[in-house]
Parts: sequence; C-alpha cells; structure tokens
Amino acid sequence: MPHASSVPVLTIDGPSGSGKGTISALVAQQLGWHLLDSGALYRAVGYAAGMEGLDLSDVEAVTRCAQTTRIQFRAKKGAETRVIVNGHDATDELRTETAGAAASAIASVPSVREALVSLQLGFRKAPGLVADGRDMGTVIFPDAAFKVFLTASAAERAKRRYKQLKDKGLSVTLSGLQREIEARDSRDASRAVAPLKPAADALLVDTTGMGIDEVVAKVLAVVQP
Ligand SMILES: Nc1ncnc2c1ncn2[C@@H]1O[C@H](COP(=O)(O)OP(=O)(O)O)[C@@H](O)[C@H]1O
Ligand SMILES: Nc1ccn([C@H]2C[C@H](O)[C@@H](COP(=O)(O)OP(=O)(O)O)O2)c(=O)n1
Repeated sequence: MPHASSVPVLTIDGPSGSGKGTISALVAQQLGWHLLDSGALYRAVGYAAGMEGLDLSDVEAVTRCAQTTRIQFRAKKGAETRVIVNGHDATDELRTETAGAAASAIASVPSVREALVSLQLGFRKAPGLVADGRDMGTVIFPDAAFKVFLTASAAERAKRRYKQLKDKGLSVTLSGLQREIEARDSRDASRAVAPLKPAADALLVDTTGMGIDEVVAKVLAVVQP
C-alpha cells in the first residue's frame, strides 16, 4: 500500500449546479478511481441536525452532530449511490434545496469543517481519488496533482438544477431556485474558513453552453494529457 500522499488526486470544485457531481462521477469511472462527494457529508450533517431538532446556529450542538453522525456511501453498479445517515437511507431527502441550504449553513462553522477532515482524507486510496466540493483543491488536498474549478452562469446553473429536481419529481420553480442558489453561493464564497474559490493552480472551466461529454473530455485531459 503506497503512502497516502503518493496516491494521485483530482480535485473538482465549483458553485452549485456547475456540474461537479456529474463530471466527477463520470471521470472517476473512466479512470477507475475512488470518488469523494464532500457536499454529501455536509448535507448529511445538516440533515442529522434537522432530525435531532437542533438549532443550526448553535455551534456547539452542530459541531457535536458533525463529530457523531455516521455517514456511509453505498455504491450500486448502474444506480445512484445511496447515502446512509445514522443507518437511515437519506438519499432522497439530501438532494433537496432545503438540505443544500442546511448544509451551507453548518458548513460555515469552522469546527464542523474540522470534524469532517479526517473522514475526507481517508478517501485517498490507490489507485487515485476524484474529490468533488468547494475546498478540495484549496484546503483538503492542497497537494493534489490535478485541480479543476468548474463554473457556469448563474442562469444556466439554475436551469440545470431546475431540470434535475423536476425530473426527480420535486416541486420547484426556476425563479425560486435561482434565488436560493445565488444566496447559497454567496454564503459559501464569503465565509471566513475554506470559502468557495479556485485554487491558484486550478484549471478554470466555464461550462456554460458546454455538453457533459465535452466537459468530461476536458477534465480527463488534465489527468491524461
Ligand atoms: N455541462 C453540462 N451541460 C448540461 N447539463 C449539465 C452539465 N453538467 C451537469 N449538468 C446537469 O446539471 C445538473 C446539476 O449537475 P451536478 O453535477 O449535480 O452539479 P453540482 O454537483 O456542481 O451541483 C445535473 O442534472 C446534470 O446532469
Ligand atoms: N467541500 C465542501 C462541499 C460542500 N460544502 C457545503 C456548501 C454547499 O452549499 C453545501 C452543499 O454542497 P453540494 O456540493 O452537495 O451542493 P451542490 O451539489 O453543488 O448544490 O455544502 C462545503 O462547504 N464544502
């Protein structure tokens, strides 16, 4: 087993709806690498805090929640990875914008972020890792050999998320989603610790008007030029 730091990492950061999850999963599959959906960890803690009826602004309570919540990923071939929170399959609840907003709220608490660091580092296993999030290239894996920052216009990101949630049968409006996404991005980008921003050595890819296959090819070329 090689030392963890010799295992290659590709970080894919960016705002909501930029395509991180989709692109990370496809690229990880192509490379045969492991996948870390770090947003799911923050969503899971936000969800667990909600289930316990915690006040999301109670720093001590949400920190304890981040330290004690059990989060498991159950990958199934050809199907969506299920996220199990404290033994309960919370996949459906985690994808809502309410869960995204709760995740963003608790993610601004430094001690919550600290509680999730070693769990994230543990995903770095041979033959490699694709890490999806906000601070993968800046804070969690600053030594990653490959870094990408995905963006797209706010209007396009809202449209993508609208279609995605509609297809899953959720009741949403485009204007409401655009407002919620913009509020979440501005909170994520303005927080003091690990804000949403590109690493200095990341390749910026504006995916507005680009198809998924085109983005996958561009990201794969970073790892396999
Ligand atoms: N380049 C793209 N063009 C069109 N749709 C995309 C593109 N990338 C992702 N999508 C779609 O947009 C939605 C949001 O993508 P997702 O990967 O969940 O974004 P993120 O993880 O950054 O929030 C998904 O339904 C996905 O299929
Ligand atoms: N590495 C990360 C990943 C997510 N977060 C926070 C901030 C985000 O608004 C929420 C939800 O992240 P997630 O990647 O699941 O959200 P999107 O799919 O991009 O809409 O979690 C974070 O602070 N750091």
